[in-house]
Amino acid sequence: MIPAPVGGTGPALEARVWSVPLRTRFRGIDVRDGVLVRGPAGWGEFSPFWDYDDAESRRWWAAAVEAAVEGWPAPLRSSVPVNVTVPAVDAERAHAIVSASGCRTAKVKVAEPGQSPADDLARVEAVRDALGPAGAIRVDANAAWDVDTAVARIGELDRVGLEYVEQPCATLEQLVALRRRIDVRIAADEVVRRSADPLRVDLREACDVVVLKVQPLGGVRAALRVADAHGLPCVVSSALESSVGIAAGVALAAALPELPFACGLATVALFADDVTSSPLLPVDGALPVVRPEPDRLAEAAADADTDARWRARLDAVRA
Ligand SMILES: O=C(O)CCC(=O)C1=CC=C[C@@H](O)[C@@H]1C(=O)O
Ligand SMILES: [Mg+2]
Repeated sequence: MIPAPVGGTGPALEARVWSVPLRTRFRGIDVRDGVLVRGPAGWGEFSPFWDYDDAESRRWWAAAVEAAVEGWPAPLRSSVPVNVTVPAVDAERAHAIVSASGCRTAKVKVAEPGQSPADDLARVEAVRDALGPAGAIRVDANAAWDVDTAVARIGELDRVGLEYVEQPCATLEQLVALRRRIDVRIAADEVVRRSADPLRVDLREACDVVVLKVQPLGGVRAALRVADAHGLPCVVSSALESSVGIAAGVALAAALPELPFACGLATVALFADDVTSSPLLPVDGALPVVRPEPDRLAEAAADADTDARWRARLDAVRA
């Protein structure tokens, strides 16, 4: 058991460490792990990636505490449209992933280190083939391109028709310069969630869409404040959480006043297992607004070494 975070006076939170293999390497990892904490309001998730330091991980912890102690604002809708997420796989695999998903929007990873522009184009063309002309395709370059490269690559990829391009370049200044040179919408992800103050980052001229992630922004309420501060259309996306963490993203998407685009919350499909027997997987391109019970924590339990590493991390973040 770990004590509650707020002034040390709240209820004790049970902590359980989970670990699940991924079906496909994603963001350089093959296994996803994290901690679930249980409080009076239910289960919350704390799962910053291992390359995040303690300071950056504090917002992730705040999101877990909100879920476990406070719960989330009331939903305005009962289901949330989602995109299928296509990792940097070959074209054939990309086609199969999209066809099997039932989603009408796909987000395709591009600019993967070690791959070529031709690999990206083949993957995006295969996704268009699988979705048909009515489907929406967005790509995510995870800040890999400089401005000139982004102009060239986006021009090529937009031959299949792009809904938007997520974080094509790293900095705000680059996004502003790029946005003047392309017609495709730009979505801001890392530049918001990894900034020192996501409320105050100056997105004017830099993007058309804001990507909101619950854990990196410090919780559902904190993410709603970010949405309100920028006044731009928002897409809620996952941080590759278990179904317990995804439920927080769904709660955010359900509480946003407007939800004009599909959300990136179908990533449990990338997992080979989950902490629950009712995983948050899309049906007909949407997720229900529910909170799954983690009834498979024993099956998804991390090994002793991983368990100890997470408990040490929790202690450090809460210190
Ligand atoms: O948005 C989606 O379709 C899925 C989520 C997703 O792409 C991500 C989840 C976790 C880490 C990130 O590298 C990545 C992203 O950049 O958006
Ligand atoms: Mg992204």
